[in-house]
Amino acid sequence: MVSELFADSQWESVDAFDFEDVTYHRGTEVPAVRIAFDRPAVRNAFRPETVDELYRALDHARKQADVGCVLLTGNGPSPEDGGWAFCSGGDQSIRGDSGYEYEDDEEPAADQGVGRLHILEVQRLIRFMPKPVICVVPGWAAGGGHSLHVVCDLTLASEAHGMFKQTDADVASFDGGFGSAYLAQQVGQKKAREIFFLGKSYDAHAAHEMGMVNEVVPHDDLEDVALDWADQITRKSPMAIRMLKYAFNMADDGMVGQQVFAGEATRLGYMTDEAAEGRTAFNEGREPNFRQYPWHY
Ligand SMILES: CC(C)(COP(=O)(O)OP(=O)(O)OC[C@H]1O[C@@H](n2cnc3c(N)ncnc32)[C@H](O)[C@@H]1OP(=O)(O)O)[C@@H](O)C(=O)NCCC(=O)NCCSC(=O)CCC(=O)c1ccccc1C(=O)O
Repeated sequence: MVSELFADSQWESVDAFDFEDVTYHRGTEVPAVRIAFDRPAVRNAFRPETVDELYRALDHARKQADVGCVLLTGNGPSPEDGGWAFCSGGDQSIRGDSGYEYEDDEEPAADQGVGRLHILEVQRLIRFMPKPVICVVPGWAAGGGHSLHVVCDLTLASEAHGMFKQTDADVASFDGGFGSAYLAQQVGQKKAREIFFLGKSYDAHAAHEMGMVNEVVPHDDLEDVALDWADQITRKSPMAIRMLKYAFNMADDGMVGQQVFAGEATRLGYMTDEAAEGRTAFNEGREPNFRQYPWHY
């Protein structure tokens, strides 16, 4: 069993990978993928190997031109105590002095002796990928798991088990990027500071009321609703959804946000006759005739 909420008939495994810490499926009917943390016994805490696998799955999903939406979730419940989690952040049991440490036999040669904090690379991948990522929260979103939910485009939470808690300051960690600053855009400065400074636990309804969760749904319906959202999104114009995501990002992402948005504008420009004229004229060794194109207003 992948997860108690997983609907076998809706998904097929993506077999290109041999993952241990995440599962990766592609929709049979809906052009979406489901990527899930698969360490339920530790509330889906991530170790460096988990982050590597998550990055590879997300990057693969990013590059599938026939996939328009990513569901990011956590498998469960825990075989130990039945608890549910999306993700509880960095695995504290393997945290070293300079970051999270690989098991000896899993460590890439180039990383020997150096702890990793590369969940931030995953955050950037979610932020910049040209399709929506929906965080599907069946249980705890804590620490770095809370930050992941914040950076996703949408969050859907289980009414019975969805819980939110920012524990970073309890374990002397701090996400000073999207996990805090972007959270403040969602819930306001006072609330974001409360979430980090007090480290309180919030249920799904409280998280919804403060604006960091889009919808709260019955636990058993969670993945069906998520897939339905993916279905709705992927029926819309890929170009419009991509440009909207980058437009929403741009105001907060500075020059990089402008670069990402402008890159997509350039792609659209390349698709025009006007751009083809520039290329063709160069290749034919003649002056381009741009006078035939209007100055749109
Ligand atoms: C999530 C909890 C609130 C759930 O509580 P509860 O339901 O009572 O379950 P427990 O009994 O506590 O846990 C069950 C079982 O799981 C183990 N476990 C849970 N979380 C972790 C974890 N993070 N690491 C290792 N193990 C974990 C727990 O020990 C139990 O095992 P037993 O063997 O049964 O005892 C609660 O579990 C909790 O608070 N968990 C810890 C949350 C936490 O502090 N996470 C780390 C925050 S720091 C972080 O994530 C850094 C990430 C990062 O890399 C980063 C770096 C720089 C900038 C940004 C980031 C970023 O945040 O992204």
